[in-house]
Amino acid sequence: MGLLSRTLWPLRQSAIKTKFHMSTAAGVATSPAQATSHPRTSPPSPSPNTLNPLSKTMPPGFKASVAHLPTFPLPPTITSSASDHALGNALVDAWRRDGIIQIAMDSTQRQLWADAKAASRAFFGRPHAEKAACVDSQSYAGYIASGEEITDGIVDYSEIFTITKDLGVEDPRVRAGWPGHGPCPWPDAGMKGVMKRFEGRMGEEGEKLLTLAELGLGVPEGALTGYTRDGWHHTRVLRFPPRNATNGKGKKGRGIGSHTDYGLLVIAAQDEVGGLFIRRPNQDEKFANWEKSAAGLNEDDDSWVYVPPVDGVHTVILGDMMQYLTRNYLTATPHKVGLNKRERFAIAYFHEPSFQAVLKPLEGGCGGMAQQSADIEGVHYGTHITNMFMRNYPDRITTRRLVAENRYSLLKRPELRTMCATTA
Ligand SMILES: O=C(O)CCC(=O)C(=O)O
Ligand SMILES: [Fe+2]
Repeated sequence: MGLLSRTLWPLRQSAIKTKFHMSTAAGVATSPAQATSHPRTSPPSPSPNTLNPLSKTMPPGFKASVAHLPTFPLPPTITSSASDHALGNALVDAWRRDGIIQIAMDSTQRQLWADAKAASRAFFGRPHAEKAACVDSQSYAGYIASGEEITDGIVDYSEIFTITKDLGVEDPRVRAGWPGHGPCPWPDAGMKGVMKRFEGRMGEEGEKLLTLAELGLGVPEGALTGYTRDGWHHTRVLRFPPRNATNGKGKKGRGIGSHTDYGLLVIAAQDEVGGLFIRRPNQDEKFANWEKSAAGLNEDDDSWVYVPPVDGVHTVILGDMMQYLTRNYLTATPHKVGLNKRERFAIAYFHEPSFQAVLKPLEGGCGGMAQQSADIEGVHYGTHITNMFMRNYPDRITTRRLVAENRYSLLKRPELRTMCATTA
């Protein structure tokens, strides 16, 4: 790492001014507003379908401004070259300003997304009984029916296939009963192959983005990526029904309620239908999802930003652990999904710390950081994510078994809080 990494990182923005060229998003480049040098959001649009061409896919019944985001291409490999530093700075700036970034898919990623979307359609098109059979009593992987997931006490209409680390029953962590550790109940080998390839590539993207974030924050190499060794990465394959075809269990028009996600990064792809809303970073809005659930936060107010679908991009928002590590310099991005006139498909990949990681806030300072401050207890990611699963799926077979077998108490054990330990 060069000189820049020794910058006192909270002051980085004023210390480093580097220009970075971003491409405009495919599909919106011809919009006249795109020509402005810092297009971000347009003001709240009371009648979205008439005022702003980017808002024409916004689900009915929502009031929000519309994001108009730059798209960043990622280089094939990250070094600590000047251009990588500049890109890292630009990404950190964009997250702090917009709460979300767009990165360009290359041709392989486009193909992986097309294959994953086709596999998702095929899976969700199966009879309910076949989908419902895809559950596991030890892992939270598998099928979540529309109306099953709970966010802030209200059911979501999303229909989901969750992929967690796919561990066989012979894995020592599974044998020892670690919460959430178990096999992924795949419906068939075809979906397994497609999703594993998709997830593998997303994992590479996640590591690249964390490395760039380290450069942009001016923290030493490994300050973020050191936590993702054997990361508890997971993926949610999502289908949202059309707003007029729900099962009447939830809140009208709602796909997923307002929430922040749990780890470091959420890298997502959405089809052309539209439904995602986010909140921009706001110093007056205080939340810390690892201390108290931020689900439901300001769900019905007007300060939401609609993220229109853009062909050929992944969006990247930040999770709770990025907020915790950076002491709110980067904040987790609150988001929600509205139901649209047509069904919508999306896939969200979660780039996470190791289940065993105990995270400590990064301390900026010339010459490096004292990352493992002995006096700070830190946040155990495994406990944070287990709390989420238990809260969101209180009636799932996995939660019932976890409670019945008192597996939650294992989370206090040293071997579940020591990275790289794989046996209990
Ligand atoms: O559907 C989307 O675009 C986002 C989904 C989401 O927020 C989630 O799965 O946590
Ligand atoms: Fe989310």
